[in-house]
Amino acid sequence: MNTIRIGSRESKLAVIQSELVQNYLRAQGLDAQIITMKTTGDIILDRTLDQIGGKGLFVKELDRALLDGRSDLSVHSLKDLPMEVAQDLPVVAYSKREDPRDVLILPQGEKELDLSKPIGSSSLRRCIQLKKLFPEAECKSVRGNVLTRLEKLDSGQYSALVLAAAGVKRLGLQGRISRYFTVEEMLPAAGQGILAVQGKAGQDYSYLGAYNDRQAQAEALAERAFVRWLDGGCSSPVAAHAVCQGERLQMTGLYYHDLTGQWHKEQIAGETSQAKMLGVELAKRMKGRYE
Ligand SMILES: NCc1[nH]cc(CCC(=O)O)c1CC(=O)O
Repeated sequence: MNTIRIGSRESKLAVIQSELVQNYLRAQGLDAQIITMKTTGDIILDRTLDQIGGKGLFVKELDRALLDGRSDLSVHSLKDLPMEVAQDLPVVAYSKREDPRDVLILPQGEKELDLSKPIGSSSLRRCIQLKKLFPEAECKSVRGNVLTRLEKLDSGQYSALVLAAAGVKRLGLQGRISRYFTVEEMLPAAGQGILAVQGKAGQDYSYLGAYNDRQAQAEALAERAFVRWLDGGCSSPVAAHAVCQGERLQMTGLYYHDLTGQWHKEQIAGETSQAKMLGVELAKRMKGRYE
């Protein structure tokens, strides 16, 4: 078989994530190479994502390479993948899930959270939950990849950052984590910690069969069905976290009501084989409370 070309964003985290897939392929005796690409979302850093067109900006360039046959696979953080994935570019494998929690990071050398400065967080999901944990805290947007955000933190602009444990750990920076939020304290974004391998319809991806993690896949389907049903675009602070144990799947959703700013969480449990349906069911139930 020819070399498998893996399309990746250029950021260090994106490349490390692509290497995880590359290493798997090489361990299968396959030849795999990473091709990095600049994406619009990585280039424009002075505006928020909703101003420039949403999360899709991180994937468009990679999609084009797949469609044009310049790459065979794209590796994405599932959480950055838009809810509506084109039929001709399906997710062909889900990785085992890395730590799904969010973490608090203090500026280098600091020991305590100094709330005279804002906490840096680029997502409304994190901000609304932070408000509950630290009522006095101000939340301020911070853009850029994880390393850029850490530089901004260390230059003194923020009291702390909230980041996904998964990215921080993959970058080998777990030593900088000062607090792990439980998933109850800070419900993660749908798909957080899972990598999605995207391919092109009609190609044979059977070589990824053993890479796909059934548990992560079921969790991903439930969480994404919940968000999709609520039409949670990238700026909407809905959150969902599922835990699959064998035949059982349990999930928690967070629903934010735009008009009032109110939000609440609810849970649902059922059979793993019904993952998608459970996500939709929970979404309907939660939205119904505001109608
Ligand atoms: N939106 C950026 C992004 N996309 C995926 C991760 C981390 C890795 C993951 O969640 O799988 C991050 C960084 C962060 O939110 O701290």
